[in-house]
Amino acid sequence: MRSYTLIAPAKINLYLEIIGDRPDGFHELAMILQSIDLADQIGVRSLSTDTIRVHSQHTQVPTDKTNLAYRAAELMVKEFPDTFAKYGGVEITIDKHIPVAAGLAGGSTNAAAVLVGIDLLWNLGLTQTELEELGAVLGSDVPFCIAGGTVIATGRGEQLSPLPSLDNIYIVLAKYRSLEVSTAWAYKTYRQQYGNTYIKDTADLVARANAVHSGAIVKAIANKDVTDIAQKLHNDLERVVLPEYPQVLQLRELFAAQEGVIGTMMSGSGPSVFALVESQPQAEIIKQKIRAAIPDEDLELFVTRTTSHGIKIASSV
Ligand SMILES: C[C@](O)(CO)[C@H](O)COP(=O)(O)OP(=O)(O)OC[C@H]1O[C@@H](n2ccc(N)nc2=O)[C@H](O)[C@@H]1O
Ligand SMILES: Nc1ncnc2c1ncn2[C@@H]1O[C@H](COP(=O)(O)OP(=O)(O)OP(=O)(O)O)[C@@H](O)[C@H]1O
Repeated sequence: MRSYTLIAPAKINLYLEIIGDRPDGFHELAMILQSIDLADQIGVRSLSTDTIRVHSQHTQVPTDKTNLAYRAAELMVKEFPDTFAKYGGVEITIDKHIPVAAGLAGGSTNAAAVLVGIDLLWNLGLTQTELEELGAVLGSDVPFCIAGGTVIATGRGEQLSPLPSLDNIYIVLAKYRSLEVSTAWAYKTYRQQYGNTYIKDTADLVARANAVHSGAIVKAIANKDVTDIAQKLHNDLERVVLPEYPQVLQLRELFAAQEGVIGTMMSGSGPSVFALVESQPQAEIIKQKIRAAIPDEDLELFVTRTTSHGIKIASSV
């Protein structure tokens, strides 16, 4: 019986603009999503019984139906009942390295890996588009996680257009282990506070006109101009998360004050904060400085870098 081990990278949002409310309760977005080499390893193998099982070494990762990876397997069973009857159930092992509930698409990338893994296990030969369509049923970030790289995402985040890839930009990433921000809360609060107009007053209008540059950051990416990219980072959800979570605001300010940081932003709905830096040695120094400023063991710090791939096969037996 075959088994696969897949690499499932996290993502950061280089850009997240909320364009408007949608009748389905979601928000119309313009985002730039970027894969990073901080990744989980996902094992998938067939079982002789007709069950789905999930294991993880990480205590914050659920192993029941609330796990997005479990739901991905359930979706494949529902979509391909005959193949399921032929091959049997699936065991999923999640070797978790991506911080949980971090705004880094941890659950989404695990679900994407399970879709790719079951496609391989069951010899389905699904196309990338078919896998992305299945991913969209599970969550807005899942389609991106399949192929990863550097992508413009529109709609609710599932309409994808690839951009030139940005490899090897060094990143320092920080997340308080025990701090979680609900994505649903962040979007709901944004809707309540900014409605469909999103402009509060003249000062707000000027701030937004200066801040929002999806075309400008795309141009910076096309030019592979890292300094320019770093200056054009943007995330509308910071407007609701930073005032509510002082620890996230503190991290943002601390990163911004470090020599060698060329840009810093919260990822997704938070609470992770990342900083783009020029080199790996600089990244290590900045990580040490943040650790010295915040000796709290609850703060997780990583040095990572951008990567151009999504789900990748590590090994098969
Ligand atoms: C914050 C981001 O991670 C940025 O990449 C994504 O926009 C969220 O992606 P996700 O976690 O896969 O989101 P989903 O599981 O689809 O939705 C979680 C919650 O966020 C809200 N949501 C999500 C995406 C979107 N375009 N508008 C929304 O309002 C939904 O109402 C839902 O209550
Ligand atoms: N495979 C999974 N890995 C981690 N958490 C999971 C998984 N499946 C479900 N969860 C649950 O989902 C919640 C959100 O965790 P996750 O790591 O997916 O958040 P996230 O990185 O903020 O996601 P996104 O950026 O897509 O909004 C957690 O509190 C956890 O209980």
